[in-house]
Amino acid sequence: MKRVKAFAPATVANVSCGFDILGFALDSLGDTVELVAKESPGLTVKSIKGDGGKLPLEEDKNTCSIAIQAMLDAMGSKQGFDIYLEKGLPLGSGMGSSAASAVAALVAANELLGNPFDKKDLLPFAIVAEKAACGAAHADNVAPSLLGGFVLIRDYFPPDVIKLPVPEGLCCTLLHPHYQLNTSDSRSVLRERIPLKDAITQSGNVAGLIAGLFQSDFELISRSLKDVIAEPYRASLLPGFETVKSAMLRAGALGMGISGSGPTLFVLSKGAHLHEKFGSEAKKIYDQLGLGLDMYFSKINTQGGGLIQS
Ligand SMILES: Nc1ncnc2c1ncn2[C@@H]1O[C@H](COP(=O)(O)OP(=O)(O)OP(=O)(O)O)[C@@H](O)[C@H]1O
Ligand SMILES: N[C@@H](CCO)C(=O)O
Repeated sequence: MKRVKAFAPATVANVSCGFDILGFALDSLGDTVELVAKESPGLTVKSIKGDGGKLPLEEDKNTCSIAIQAMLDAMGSKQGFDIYLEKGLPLGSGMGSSAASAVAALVAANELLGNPFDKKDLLPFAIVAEKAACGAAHADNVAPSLLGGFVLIRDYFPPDVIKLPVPEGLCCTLLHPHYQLNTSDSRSVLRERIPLKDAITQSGNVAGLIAGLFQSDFELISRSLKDVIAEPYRASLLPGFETVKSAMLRAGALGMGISGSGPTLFVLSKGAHLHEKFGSEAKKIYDQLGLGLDMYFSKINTQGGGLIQS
């Protein structure tokens, strides 16, 4: 019986100024999917571990099977698979949980089908799954989870994605306060129309961030980590946001923003040495708010989803 296992990493979407068009991948945290090729057609989600029983096993609701089905439809294939999913990410946390499942499933299915697709060409299938999970066909989690590193989504129709360089020493601390926020709820507070002055500010910052990544210019990266489109509206959904942000910047962060649609916050720094300081400062604030906190430290994962050799 043919079987393979694949891993896909957690991701930070938006990266402050890049709403829906920028994201990066994290090390170690992520989802694992094992696929077994069946003799008969049909996708069956056999088991899910690590989700506390919250995720759907139905093949038209789980992002693993939705993504694989989109891929099989594109090929005109009736190949069947049994799917075993291990969630390594908290749900609704803003770390790209639904995306990691879809990407790991696609990488595994592509391998079992004899690699009919280049890795980049799996992206449209992952986007179909993301739309099903959170109502929006955004690619800023699935693209970095698939390709690794920082990824720019220049256009969606069709997807045009560009891998950006990762400056040596750029590190990320994730602060995950213990409450859940769904992407659809976080999107519902956003404005439909953006004033011209905000569009100009945001474009300047996206361009500055990308130039900073190309030039390994940490000062420029820091100046550009500003968001006038989503953060001002989403901050009200995140207890303690402004206090934590001020504390992180005082502690030496290059910048702090909402990871995806939250509630996890990402803190970028030059080097790993500030990680513990960020954690202890944030913990004091969340303790006062009566909220638990998990912290993760990660380099930028430049590989993206891949097979696990067993
Ligand atoms: N394998 C999966 N199949 C179906 N739904 C999933 C799967 N994994 C996660 N989800 C669900 O997808 C929904 C969308 O996730 P949501 O986008 O809110 O959070 P996230 O993926 O952690 O982060 P982000 O804000 O970065 O997208 C959540 O309700 C989550 O429980
Ligand atoms: N760009 C999306 C990411 C969700 O993870 C949003 O901010 O709604």
